[in-house]
Amino acid sequence: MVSHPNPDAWATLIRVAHGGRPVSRYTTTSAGQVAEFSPSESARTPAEDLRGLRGLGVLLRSQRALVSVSAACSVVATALGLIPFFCVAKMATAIYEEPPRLGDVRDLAFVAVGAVAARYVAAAISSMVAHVAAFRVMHDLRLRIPRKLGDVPLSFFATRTSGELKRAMMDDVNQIESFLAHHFPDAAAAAAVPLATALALVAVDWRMALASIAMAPFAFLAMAIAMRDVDAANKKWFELQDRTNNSVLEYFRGIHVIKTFGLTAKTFGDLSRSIEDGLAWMVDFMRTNGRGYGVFGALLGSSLVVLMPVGGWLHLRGSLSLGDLVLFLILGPQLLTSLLRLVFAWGNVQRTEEGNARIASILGAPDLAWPFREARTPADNGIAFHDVRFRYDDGGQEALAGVTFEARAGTVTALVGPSGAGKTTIARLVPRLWEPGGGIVSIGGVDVRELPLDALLARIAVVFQEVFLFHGTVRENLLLAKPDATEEELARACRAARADAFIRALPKGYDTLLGERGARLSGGEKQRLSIARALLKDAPILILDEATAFADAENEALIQEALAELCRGRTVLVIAHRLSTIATADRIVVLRSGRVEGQGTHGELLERCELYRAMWEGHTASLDWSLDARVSGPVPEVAS
Ligand SMILES: Nc1ncnc2c1ncn2[C@@H]1O[C@H](COP(=O)(O)OP(=O)(O)OP(=O)(O)O)[C@@H](O)[C@H]1O
Repeated sequence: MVSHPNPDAWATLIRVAHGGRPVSRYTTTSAGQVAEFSPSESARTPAEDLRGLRGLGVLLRSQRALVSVSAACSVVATALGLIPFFCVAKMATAIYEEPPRLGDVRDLAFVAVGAVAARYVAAAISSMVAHVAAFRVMHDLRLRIPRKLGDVPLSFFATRTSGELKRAMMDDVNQIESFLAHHFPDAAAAAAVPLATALALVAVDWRMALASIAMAPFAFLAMAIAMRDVDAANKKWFELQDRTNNSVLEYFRGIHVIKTFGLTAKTFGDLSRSIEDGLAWMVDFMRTNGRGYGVFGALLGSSLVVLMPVGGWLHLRGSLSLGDLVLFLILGPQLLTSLLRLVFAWGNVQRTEEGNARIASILGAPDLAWPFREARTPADNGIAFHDVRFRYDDGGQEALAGVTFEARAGTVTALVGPSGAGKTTIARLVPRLWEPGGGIVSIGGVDVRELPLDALLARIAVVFQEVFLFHGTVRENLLLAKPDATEEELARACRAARADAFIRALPKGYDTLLGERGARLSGGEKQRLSIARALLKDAPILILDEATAFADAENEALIQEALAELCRGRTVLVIAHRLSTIATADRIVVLRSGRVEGQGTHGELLERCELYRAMWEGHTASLDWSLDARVSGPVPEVAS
């Protein structure tokens, strides 16, 4: 059986971030570290198909009224824009008549000026209304996407890079906004006006109307040739965009490594390659498709080449009045120019389709399954794994190969074993960050899949080894765990976590900014802050990635005190990296290659588990070694 695969704790953090609250600021995250799970929003927005033109319709639906007003104003504005051409044509014939009808010319001039003014008013209303609709759609999507990312299983992220997701969330949504605000009114007018103009011209003289569009078939043939491979080219372009996005993110994430190795953006692997490939694509595209577009535009703009001789000939034969000839010479070219706008509008619709499809694939992804109809209530907060199997990749090696153990309620259970034994994987299956491929993970006798996700996550606090702090104040970072916590509760949690003193010593205390552009905390301080967050959440189950491995002695002592406080009265599952800290655990589960090698107390395991005995001997030997190193006198000076 295949389990859900992959990646980092990105989604965990998003899940934590929105935790039933507006997603306004804590949504863009990088690799994750601390997660105190909060109940997620219970109302799920149903996923809809946003692909193709239909998808655009769905996006516009919520703003139907505004969009209709905008489209109508745009059509009116474009139609008003044609009136001056009519007026000029009529003025020309009025001037050349004997005697000239100067009164008519003046009236027509007034009508033309009035039409131009009315056109700008209608266009301004159309644009303003379209912008409001576009911003509303953008706002809605920017909230729905991160919310959705918090609801999908982590396996969702296995097949998508963070660059791709960033692109959907930012670029694709921007593109939809830009389409609605700028191109949609144009598209509506571009579709309506050529039709109206064509009908008007046919009513005046069908022969000249045909002459007006005589160049269109040649123009569209040129366009069809230019568009031959455009789908493949577009696909390649979007792939290049994803690659560049990913590389830029990688570049920023690994900037310290890049600097220490003296790399630059130009020499940093795929970043420079993807940018150069993008340039090459553009040159190639312009060479192969650009010419076709040029010919298309030129042909559409050259209808006078047909109109002049045909019109002149008909006029000389006496079957076309001078007034109608002038009208066609002025309005005929407008017909094809507005067709050109229609083509551009169609191109814009197509461009949004790609992005819409990407957004649809996110919004349409299945949420974490909840396969049982009725929620059951766990008897207590004990955790049990029964013959649990799990693999990250289809066909890959099993990370857990039939793991069975129990972490009784209110006790401390430690997971130990060599690197890659499956300890972290076990910790990830409890809050359903991944789903097992076989077996059952249960809490209080209830399969975790039978618990609504909100209820499950409300029971669990996780402290990862690496701590992630969001850009925000200390207080905001703490309140993630419990948004309605009082000042007293905050201070109490921080005191218990041995964090209160250092927080108060920060320039603005609890209001000091943290994160990328805020104050820098030491590893130990971050740890204690994350413990305070977990304390604030006050969840009965605690999953702890033992966190003191890299702390200095003073910090380690403080962290141990804070942890002792945190563990009190809870069911604790601790991933132990150093055996000395877990020798007193109620139960120790020894893992090797995804299998349980032994379980029991420290004393029992020393007696009967060979792997544990070997690990313990290794551990005590390393202590002796460091002690020896310290007592064996000063280090001899190295001769220079
Ligand atoms: N996101 C992932 N994608 C694919 N494979 C993974 C992933 N995370 C872990 N693995 C693999 O699963 C196996 C178990 O890893 P796990 O992290 O659970 O081990 P661990 O005992 O916690 O190791 P350590 O003590 O080094 O953290 C390893 O073979 C590891 O390479």
